[in-house]
Amino acid sequence: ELLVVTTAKERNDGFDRFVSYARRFKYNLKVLGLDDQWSSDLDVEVKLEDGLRVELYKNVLERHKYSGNLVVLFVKNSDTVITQSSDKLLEQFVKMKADVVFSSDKSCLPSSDLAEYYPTVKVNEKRYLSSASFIGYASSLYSMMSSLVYNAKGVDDQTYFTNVFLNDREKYNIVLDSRSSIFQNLNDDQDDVSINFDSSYTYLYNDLTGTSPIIIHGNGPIRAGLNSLTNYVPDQWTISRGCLHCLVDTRSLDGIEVPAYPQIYMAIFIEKPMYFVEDFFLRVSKLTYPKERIDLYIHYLDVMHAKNAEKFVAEHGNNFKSVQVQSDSEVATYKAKIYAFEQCMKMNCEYFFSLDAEAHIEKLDLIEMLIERNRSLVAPMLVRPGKMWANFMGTSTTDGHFKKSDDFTTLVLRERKGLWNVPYLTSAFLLQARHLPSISRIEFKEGDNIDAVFCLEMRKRFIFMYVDNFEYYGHLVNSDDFDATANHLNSDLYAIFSNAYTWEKKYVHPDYFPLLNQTVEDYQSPCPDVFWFPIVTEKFCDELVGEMEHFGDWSSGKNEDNRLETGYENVPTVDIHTNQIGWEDHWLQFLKNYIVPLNQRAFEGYFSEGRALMNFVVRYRPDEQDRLRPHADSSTFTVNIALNTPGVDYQGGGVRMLRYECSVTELKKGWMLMHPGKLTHHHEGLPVTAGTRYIMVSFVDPTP
Ligand SMILES: O=C(O)CCC(=O)C(=O)O
Ligand SMILES: [Fe+2]
Repeated sequence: ELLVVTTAKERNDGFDRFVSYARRFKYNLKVLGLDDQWSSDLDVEVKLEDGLRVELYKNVLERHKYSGNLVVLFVKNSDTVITQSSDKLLEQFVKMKADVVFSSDKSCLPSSDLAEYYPTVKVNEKRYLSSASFIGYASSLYSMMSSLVYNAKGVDDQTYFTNVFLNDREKYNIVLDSRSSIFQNLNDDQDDVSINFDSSYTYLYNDLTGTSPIIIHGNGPIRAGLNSLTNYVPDQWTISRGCLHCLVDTRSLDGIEVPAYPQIYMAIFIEKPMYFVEDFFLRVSKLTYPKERIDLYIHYLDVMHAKNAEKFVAEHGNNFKSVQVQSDSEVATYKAKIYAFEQCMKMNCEYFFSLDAEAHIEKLDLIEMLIERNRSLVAPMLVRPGKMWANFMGTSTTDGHFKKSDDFTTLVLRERKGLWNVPYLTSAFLLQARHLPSISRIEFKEGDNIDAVFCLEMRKRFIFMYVDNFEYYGHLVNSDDFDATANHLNSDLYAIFSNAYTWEKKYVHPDYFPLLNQTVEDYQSPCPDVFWFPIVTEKFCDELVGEMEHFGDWSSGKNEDNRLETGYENVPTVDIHTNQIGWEDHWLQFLKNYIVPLNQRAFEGYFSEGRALMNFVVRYRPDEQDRLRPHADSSTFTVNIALNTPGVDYQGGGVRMLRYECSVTELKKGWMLMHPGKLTHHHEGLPVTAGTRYIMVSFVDPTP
């Protein structure tokens, strides 16, 4: 018969984990410190000093001192887990032929001065006693703890039991579990153990001693190491069955009417100048969670994002239960999170949903899913597309720094799916509001790394932070190279290198992609050897025109042009070159990635280098330059993108191919004409009779 005794000051996720494992393996459990009724009301606060622990232990034993066969196991709970059945545990205990067995450690505590008094051990065995966990017959433990020599009052349990062991180990038949047959302390030993995967079982293995320890303890700095272990052990995640712990203790929203949906406080933080904030908000607006159940808070640091927030509130604010927008000048960044926590509590929220503007949510029912996970804190895994950069870190080292855990890549690639207990996460998370009274007491200081301090405080409080990678939820935008000094109107245009994925979603025409699976016969061709492709979105057109007008330095349309090496332009237009707005490399990247593949399909046998020296936006209007006389371009082929709409934005316009007597006048915004630059394709720009016409032209693979 086995009784497990543990002490607890308060209920937290570590304690709950301990209890749930103990239950799973059907242990008989007694919790001291809390009310004896640990399963019902756990909110009792009991002061529990270390010295008192021994007293409490003794009181329990007093009741069982005559139960001859009763074996009692003492453990600390929040950073301990039981990983095998009580039968296994008893079997190991009996094998050791001792009355009391203590866990062992590599370091000698409370003082290394005591080291020489310990019996020696074999290589790979641990020599010193750890009071973290021990097991023994009730009667033996009772007499051991009754020995008056070591007065328990005021002495911590490590000192107390060390003294007992060093002086009276023979008298009480005490041994140390030096080979970790039962107990594994992770402090100092983390590198000795590994996780073993049998297809449907996952367990801990000590590589030095060849044992599979049953009670695992990881306190202090190694706490995060224990948490990562319990992502797998015991059978938490297995090769054949996946994430098993993910399936328990969940919550379902099925059958709940919208008015009864949990109330959410959603706090959006834009704490630096960022790319794609408009798209971020667009994605927020599409989330399916009923907005009448969301109190919305938006905080931004840089004034450039005021207009993003205002636009979102103007368009969607009314759908939310309430809306509040604050800038850094009202509440400083380092105070904004606490402010939001407090507001959440005031409004009786059930959940706090924190969302940074770098987190682009693509899974529309994300909030519902996170609620159903039913964890204290859970974040959707978000990754910078194509990069090994995610919104979490795998594990922390003993010196408290974070590193990518061994499984980081596996998790990022979603080769293993589940809920992963991690020491550090950012960008987006759902937090159960029951934790807010404690969390809102965190004091951030100016200059703090808010995420780092927040996660540290969560770890201290034993509030587990889970990253969820069951599904693809969205991605992270990278604003590291954002140049806030550049005076761009539409900075996103410049993010093609840092955020290729987000850029493509925003700017590349959705009908472009099927073209890559088609051949020249399928392509639209309004004139001989002139091809016509959907290439960019209307957003692209508007923003590029906007950026050019914002820059404003249009050329004169005269032959003299000091932007060119020769200083002379044969067929001048009123235009602005991409290099004048610092966007040439970006355009060339677009040319290479998206246009060259089409050229290869349209003009079989020609392989473009994707080179271009002349890339510019042309402006035609009746009172300025209204047309372009017949000419050839200095290109192998030319691309010509319509940036606005004939009949709406202007009258007239279009291109005419003289040799074929063929005109294209029904231009489509976002569509591109592609044609050879010379010889056969002598061409002209037709007069614009009203309004303004904009086109983006590029002379590809230049010829003299
Ligand atoms: O107006 C047009 O679409 C023709 C423009 C053109 O041919 C050029 O800029 O070289
Ligand atoms: Fe031309």
